[in-house]
Amino acid sequence: MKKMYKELFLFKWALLLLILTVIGSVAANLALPMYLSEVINTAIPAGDKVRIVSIGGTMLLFVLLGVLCSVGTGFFASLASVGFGRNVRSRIFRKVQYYSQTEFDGFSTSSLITRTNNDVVQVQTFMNMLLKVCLMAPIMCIGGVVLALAKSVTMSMILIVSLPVMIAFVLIIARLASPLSRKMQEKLDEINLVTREKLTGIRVARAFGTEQFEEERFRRVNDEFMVNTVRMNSVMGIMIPGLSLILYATMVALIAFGGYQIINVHTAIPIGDIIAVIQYVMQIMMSVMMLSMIFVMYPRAAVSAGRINEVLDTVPVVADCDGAVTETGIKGYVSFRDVTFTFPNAEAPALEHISFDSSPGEVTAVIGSTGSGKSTLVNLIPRFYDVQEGEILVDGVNVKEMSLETLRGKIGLVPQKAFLFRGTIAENVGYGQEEPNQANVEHAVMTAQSYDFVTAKEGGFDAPISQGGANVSGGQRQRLAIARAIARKPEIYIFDDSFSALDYKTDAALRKALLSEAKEATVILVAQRVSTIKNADRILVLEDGRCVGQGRHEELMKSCEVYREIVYSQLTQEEAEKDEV
Ligand SMILES: Nc1ncnc2c1ncn2[C@@H]1O[C@H](COP(=O)(O)OP(=O)(O)OP(=O)(O)O)[C@@H](O)[C@H]1O
Repeated sequence: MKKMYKELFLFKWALLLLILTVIGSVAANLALPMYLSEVINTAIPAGDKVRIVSIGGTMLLFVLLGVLCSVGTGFFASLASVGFGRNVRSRIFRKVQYYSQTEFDGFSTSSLITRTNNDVVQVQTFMNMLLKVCLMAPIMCIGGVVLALAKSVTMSMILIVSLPVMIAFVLIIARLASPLSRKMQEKLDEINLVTREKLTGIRVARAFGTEQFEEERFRRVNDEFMVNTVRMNSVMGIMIPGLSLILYATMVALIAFGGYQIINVHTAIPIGDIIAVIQYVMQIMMSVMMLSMIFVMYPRAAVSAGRINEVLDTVPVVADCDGAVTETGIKGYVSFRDVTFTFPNAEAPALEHISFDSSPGEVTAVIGSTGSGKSTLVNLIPRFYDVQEGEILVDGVNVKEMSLETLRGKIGLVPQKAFLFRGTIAENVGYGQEEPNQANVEHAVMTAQSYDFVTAKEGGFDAPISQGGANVSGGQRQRLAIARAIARKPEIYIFDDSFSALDYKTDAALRKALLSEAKEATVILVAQRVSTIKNADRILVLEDGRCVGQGRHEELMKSCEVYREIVYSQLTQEEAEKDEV
């Protein structure tokens, strides 16, 4: 929580003005009972109308001051707390941007969303309450005690009993609420996880008719959240009536004691003072009640703050080293030197002892059965993960020693699952460029064999793309993702099974156009189809994370059993021996 307070103190001006308004509001509230007792004790018994009006007028001014200051307190507390929320959200967003895949795998995406939204709102709401109460309540308590004592020491003694009872009650409630608070955030995480999965996989759920199963899954987490929230609310439900009971019991005791004084004691306290003491005691106890809200809100906010800090304190395992290289003399060279890689928490390596070199103008293809490590191999080049053994060099520099911006600036990646952002086609193709150039975007779209379908769409290049690219076909999405990589004019192209949704004709036309487009770049191509990779300068054949063959098609046909099996499972002998497919 300490770090969160630091973040709040960035709003110095709002906090300073808040302090002034709090002081004004407390002063006004403490002054009123003084004037009230004066009017009851002296002005009314003397029938002094002028004095009654003048004291009444002064009281009215204090009421106005109190109201104005309370409005100011609310405004400045809100300014600081909402600003705090905005800053923390931005910090989380910025931090998560630099997370490597390992951190994403560690936190779930839904948990990151809950932390960015719900957890920040929890802390923000707590801060708002804290700002309004933490300064006001102690001043009110101290001022109230002093003024009550000044009016009547004997009556004020009632506080010695009621205050500790109230404080003990609040502490017990806070203790009960604390574990429930943590659980509530966890349950909310689960609700987000199920909702997110359900919404992204809605087509699959429909196709498999699993709506009921999904509903049951959602109902379970939703019910758990409800049960936990009911428990939490029950605990909180005890608090207000409990505190009110203590408050009213104190008031009854005060009235009884004051009445006894007037009836039985020779030196009775004036009625005005009794009323003033009752008001001060009420103000003191109300302040403690408000402070108790802080105690109750604190555990949940502390849990949320902890969850936020976990995100902010996580150091990405993939980050720039000191003196990271930002310039390289040569361009477009990729080398794997005896690379072995194991996923965090995995038992066996996903890749073992992989070595190859790829130079500008060359196409390196990677083929193998599913799960053989093809995607893992290409994901290591932009450092989505760091290798444990061996090294990967780009332009002769170990990727761990190159700045991530430089490294990733060299790469045009088309991921296995083509993803499009919400926006227009032109915005998607020009994504990541400071000033996308229309001619460049059009050229990239043409190379990616997308020109016809883009221009046929209403709005053409300005046609909207909906969330995740849901309003274009799988093949169109792949081609736009390819166009996005081409528009970047990278030194290294990485296509991770990016042609799988294309028909054979488009696949062949696209590869041909790419060859002339990327003739000075290195192309690394993962594919399942032999026809896509047959003419590559180098083919790596992967099996269970190991490279079981490396060479051109003709060489591998002679030397690699696994490759031959893949080829004959897709092509006839005649097709396999042809130069072009
Ligand atoms: N994030 C991950 N954590 C742990 N293991 C993983 C992770 N991603 C992949 N793997 C495992 O690593 C191995 C290689 O996976 P990879 O995705 O590279 O295979 P692939 O050859 O690209 O498969 P496909 O052709 O089906 O896409 C598989 O056994 C897979 O289960």
